[in-house]
This record gives sequence, C-alpha cells and structure tokens, in this order.
Amino acid sequence: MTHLPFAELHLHLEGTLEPELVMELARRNDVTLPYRDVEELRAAYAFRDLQSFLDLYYANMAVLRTRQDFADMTAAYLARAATAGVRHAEIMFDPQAHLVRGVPLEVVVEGIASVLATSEDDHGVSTLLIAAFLRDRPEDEALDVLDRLLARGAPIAGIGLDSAEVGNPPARFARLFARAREAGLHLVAHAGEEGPASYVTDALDVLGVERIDHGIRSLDDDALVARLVAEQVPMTVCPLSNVALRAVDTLADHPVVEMLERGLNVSVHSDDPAYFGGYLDDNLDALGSSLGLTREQRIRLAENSVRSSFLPADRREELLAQIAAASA
Ligand code: HPA
Ligand SMILES: [Zn+2]
Repeated sequence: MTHLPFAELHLHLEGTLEPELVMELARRNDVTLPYRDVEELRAAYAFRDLQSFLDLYYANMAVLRTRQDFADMTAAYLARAATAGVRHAEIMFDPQAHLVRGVPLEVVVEGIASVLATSEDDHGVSTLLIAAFLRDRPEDEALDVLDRLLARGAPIAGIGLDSAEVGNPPARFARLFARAREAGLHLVAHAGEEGPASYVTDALDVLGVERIDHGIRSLDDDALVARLVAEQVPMTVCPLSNVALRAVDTLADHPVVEMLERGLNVSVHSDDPAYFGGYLDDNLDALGSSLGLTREQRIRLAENSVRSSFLPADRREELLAQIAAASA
C-alpha cells in the first residue's frame, strides 16, 4: 500500500537535523562538537525528559551558520517527508535559538524560505512556516523578534510557543499572541506535553490558539476533554516523541487511539523526527504494531490532519479527495 496523503502540522525544522547532517555541517563550518563521529552523537540521543532533549537540540544548532545550512536542512526534511506521504507541512522554526547564537534573522528566514518556495514543484509538498517562540525566554524578546519578522515581511503564516513548558505557563505570552493575532497570523501553542491540563485551558482562553500542540495531559481533566470534544479543538499528538521524552511509558500505553475514540480532534505528527526515532510514517507504523491502529483509524488521522491545517478550502478538498482515492 502506498502512504495515505497527510498534513504534517507539528514539526520543528531544527528537530529534523539528522546526526549525519550535524557532523557534515560541523565539518563544513569548522564547528567543534564533543562527538568524534555519528555513532557517538547518536549515543547521546537518550532522554529523561523534555529538558534533557532540549539541551542537545539547542547544542546541535551550533552547526547551523549560513543560509546554505538552513536551506540544506529544509531540503533534506522535505525530501524525507514526501516519502512518508506528507503532502502539506506546517513547519515550525525557532528564530530566537539562532539569534542568541549571533546568526542574523535574514540568514535563517531566507535560507528556509528559499527552499520552501519551490517545495511544491520539487517534492509535491505545500508548506506554511510558523515562527515558534521560546517560552523559557522573556516575552519582550519574543515581541521584538515578532516585530522584526513582520517588518521584514518574513513569509510566516503563524506563531507557536515551544521549549521548556513546566513553570512557563501560556499566560506569560498574552501580549505576544495578541500582537500576532492583530497581524493576522494563525496561533498555535505547545500545551499539556509535560505541563498540566490548565495550560491547555489557558492556551485556548488567554492566548486564543486555534490548535494545541500535544495536549495529552488534557486527559487528566474530564471537563476539559468534554470541552475539547465539543469545540473539536485540533490537537497535534506526537507518539514517538512522548515515549522518547518519557511523557508516556511505552507506545502500548499511548493515549492517541483512546483520544480518537473519545471524539477528540487528534492527528499524529513527528515533532523532532531526527531525535525521537522517526518521521510521520514511522509514527503511524509504530502505532500499527503497538496499539493495533486500524486502517480506518489511520484514514481518520489523515483526514483530521488536513482539516486541522491552515490550508485554504480548495487545497483541503483536493487533499481530502486524494485521501478518499488512496483509501478506496
Ligand atoms: O517537543 C518539544 N517540546 C517543546 N519544545 C520543543 N522544541 C522542539 N521540540 C520541542
Ligand atoms: Zn513540538
């Protein structure tokens, strides 16, 4: 069976940096890393929690210096995503993580955007770009970076909120999200990955987000689940990520199928595929073998992914028709 067409809605571009590319870019840019080879680097990919992952994720970004580096990372992701059935990708990147290292905003944005511009022709993948802001850094810094992105006409369709969740509640970023909304941008936020269900409520009510990234901790609160079902709030769930970061013990314990059966508007995504053991197809295959995800459920996840995207109605209909044709 060929892959069903999917929309990838929860993907950190910097999380697609495969160990081989990390080492290649380190050589190219003369960056010294504390690993002799790919195997040593790969051995560091054992995480206790979100923070232990973030430490390595930010450290590896040291190899990203030039427009070409950002372009190469983006092109490698799109080529791999296309083989997974991804036909549309809403891609997050972390501008602050590069600015604090002294990499200019235009290098980051132009490097990424130059490749996205031809992605439909080159890979058959339409794309939207989402600037994600780091919740463990000050809101004023995020406001400044958002203003700079808007001032230079960066091709972003929305903003997100990521990085260390616990202790950094959504309400800290109310002004940022208000400004992005005024600018006509779409709004998403990570909530309920490690943080409590109340962060999901606040992301909806204080930030006004249209989609929740992760949201699995919502299951601790029945009233919240009822609301999420009633409002059909899109939730982008990342099973391999949750196991890698120990938010969930094993894939067999993952709640995504239960969420689907309870009527939540969930779709499955890959988060940081280079770090967590795989891309969209790998996540779906793993759910098939560990949770017995049925073909019918897989089709529903594909449809949800397209309906939860920020695509215009005509492109959504086109993708839904492709799903129907592929599942006939
Ligand atoms: O999985 C994640 N969670 C929060 N922030 C992140 N930034 C990159 N990946 C992640
Ligand atoms: Zn994420």
